[in-house]
Amino acid sequence: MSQRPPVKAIGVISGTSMDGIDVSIVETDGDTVVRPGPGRTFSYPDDLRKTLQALIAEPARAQSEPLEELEQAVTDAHIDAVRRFMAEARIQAKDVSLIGFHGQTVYHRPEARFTRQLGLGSRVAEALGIDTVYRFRHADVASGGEGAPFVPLYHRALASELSQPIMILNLGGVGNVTYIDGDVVIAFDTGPASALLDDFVSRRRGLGFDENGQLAASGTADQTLVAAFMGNPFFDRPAPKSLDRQDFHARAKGVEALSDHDGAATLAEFTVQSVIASLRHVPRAPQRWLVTGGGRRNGHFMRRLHEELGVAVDSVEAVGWDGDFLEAQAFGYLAVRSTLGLPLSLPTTTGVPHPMPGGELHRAA
Ligand SMILES: Nc1ncnc2c1ncn2[C@@H]1O[C@H](COP(=O)(O)OP(=O)(O)OP(=O)(O)O)[C@@H](O)[C@H]1O
Ligand SMILES: CC(=O)N[C@H]1[C@@H]2OC[C@@H](O2)[C@@H](O)[C@@H]1O[C@H](C)C(=O)O
Repeated sequence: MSQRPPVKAIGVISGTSMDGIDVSIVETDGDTVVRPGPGRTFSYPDDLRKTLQALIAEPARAQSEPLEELEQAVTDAHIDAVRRFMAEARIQAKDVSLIGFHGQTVYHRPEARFTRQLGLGSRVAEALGIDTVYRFRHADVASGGEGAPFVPLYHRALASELSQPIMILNLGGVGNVTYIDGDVVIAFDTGPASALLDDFVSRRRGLGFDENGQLAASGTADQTLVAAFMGNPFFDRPAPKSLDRQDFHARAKGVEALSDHDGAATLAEFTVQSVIASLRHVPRAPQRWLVTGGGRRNGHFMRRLHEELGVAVDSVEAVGWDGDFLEAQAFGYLAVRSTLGLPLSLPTTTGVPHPMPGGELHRAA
């Protein structure tokens, strides 16, 4: 057991879907003690979200433009979100030891040892008067790791009492899994989760996402196209491996010839099959899957996953976790680990050569 007293850390992240800034709080010793608190999601201002969406659709810009003004605006939106969260949850700055500030991923190319999260840690620390850790993924990528996923060590801490092996599946814009069996933690990105479907229903119907997977459920998947998508060598590549949100977009163009219903069904089935393919890279088939992220609200995903896997597939709420805020809490947990010099990632979660500390601390003035 750890001897360090637990502290309170706020975690804040905007995921690849850019559907909002998630803020939560966790009380933790950075090791086995984890007491998650409440969370809230705050939308980006419309113009900022549109600017970011346009940016990630142009990877060359996202990679190399300085983006100073945009980075300040992204940072200020996060500061505002944390302020509102603290006011609404009646949390005082003096009671919070740390902020774990993930920022907004706009470009991720680990093979080029490059990942970019917009966000200025010093600005957050100064504005809120709380020590802030940011740049979580950089040391990992610099040492040859995938730089993602980073939530697995938090999953491990949360799952210590559950029957194992167990699989935690995050269905965000991109999908990722954490396989936990005692000390064995294997994690990797699985493929697209909602990103392709979101963009498809936005183009075809002007929708933000396919509510409960209704459109996908009403269509028929084109199995030839799904098989072609699944022919991507990514799915056979051993773990660890990670993805950029846009990685499958160019190759998924075949759905353009399909109706709205069948196109949505085909993209949803691609997501489902890419999740199933994750079983190629774990030692034993888990008897239970716990699903987190916005995609757990897509009933079509959940139903198809259960049919294909033939084992229990539940939302993480079934074990008392909050699937809207696991990622935010994870970055609070990781911020505490960062200040203690503990690893944030492992050879089996990101492919780093050895357990890797990371993050940069900015002290409040
Ligand atoms: N009611 C719902 N029905 C269907 N899908 C939903 C629903 N609510 C959310 N989603 C899906 O979940 C997505 C958002 O998930 P989440 O917030 O976990 O993503 P993220 O954290 O931004 O992404 P990532 O984990 O890749 O960084 C939405 O874009 C949408 O596709
Ligand atoms: C580079 C980046 O931001 N990756 C995200 C993305 O969204 C889901 C998946 O791809 C995961 O690898 C990661 O996010 C979570 C928070 C993680 O690091 O675990």
